[in-house]
Amino acid sequence: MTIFTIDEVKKSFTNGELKEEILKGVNLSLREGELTALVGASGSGKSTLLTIAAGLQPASDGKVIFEGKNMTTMNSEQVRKIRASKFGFVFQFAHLVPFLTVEEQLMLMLDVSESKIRKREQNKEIDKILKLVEMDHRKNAYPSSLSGGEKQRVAIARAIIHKPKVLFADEPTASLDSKRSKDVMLLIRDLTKTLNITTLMVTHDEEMLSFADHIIKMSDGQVLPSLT
Ligand SMILES: Nc1ncnc2c1ncn2[C@@H]1O[C@H](COP(=O)(O)OP(=O)(O)OP(=O)(O)O)[C@@H](O)[C@H]1O
Repeated sequence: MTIFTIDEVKKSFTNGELKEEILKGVNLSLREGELTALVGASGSGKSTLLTIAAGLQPASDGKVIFEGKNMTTMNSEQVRKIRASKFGFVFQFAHLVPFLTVEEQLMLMLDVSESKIRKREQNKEIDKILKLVEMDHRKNAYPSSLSGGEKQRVAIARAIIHKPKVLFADEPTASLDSKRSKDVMLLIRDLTKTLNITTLMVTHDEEMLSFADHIIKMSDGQVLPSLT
């Protein structure tokens, strides 16, 4: 089932006198429980598209339809609510809070996302997610004592603790070596399937494409005809 549609999305930026069109009418749709990889040369517009889809910046034109509703006509509070409750984010670096333990990072996310999980069930839920990402044995650890791959596992746990519908991942393996990158990709793919999340991932790394259900290639602000 399609839960996300990007319809003729355009984005322009004005640099001085010059108006640059970064996205030139992009169309794509994402299906529930599938991992879509967005690839393309540097500057082709991948991150811009991801941030527009995630409601982090507005499109100049076109529609972003999530669960049948057009996010481009919503006010910023409506978009914020969707972002907090329905979307999860993973970036190149884990961006963990240095003075919080692994468990506390997830607790904070439950607060920020205004999760409906009842207080007394939150600890159980955190244990369950930490088990899924194989970090349950480190729940009292601080980020400084974790490896890069472990930090990214915690960042992934944090991105899904509030049960988002969509996971946006911008270069999630770019700071990891090849072995850890594959482990993190396996994890993202497994979570996409087992939790029925819809994942949109930007990557530069060709090796990571074998984990995707679909590959979308961007060039100069446009989506090229489908590769898979
Ligand atoms: N806020 C902004 N103001 C002006 N130009 C911008 C802005 N954001 C992005 N751009 C420009 O839009 C183009 C596309 O950027 P974007 O980050 O989407 O590309 P990308 O495909 O993700 O690149 P990379 O793989 O290098 O991260 C770039 O030329 C960038 O400089």
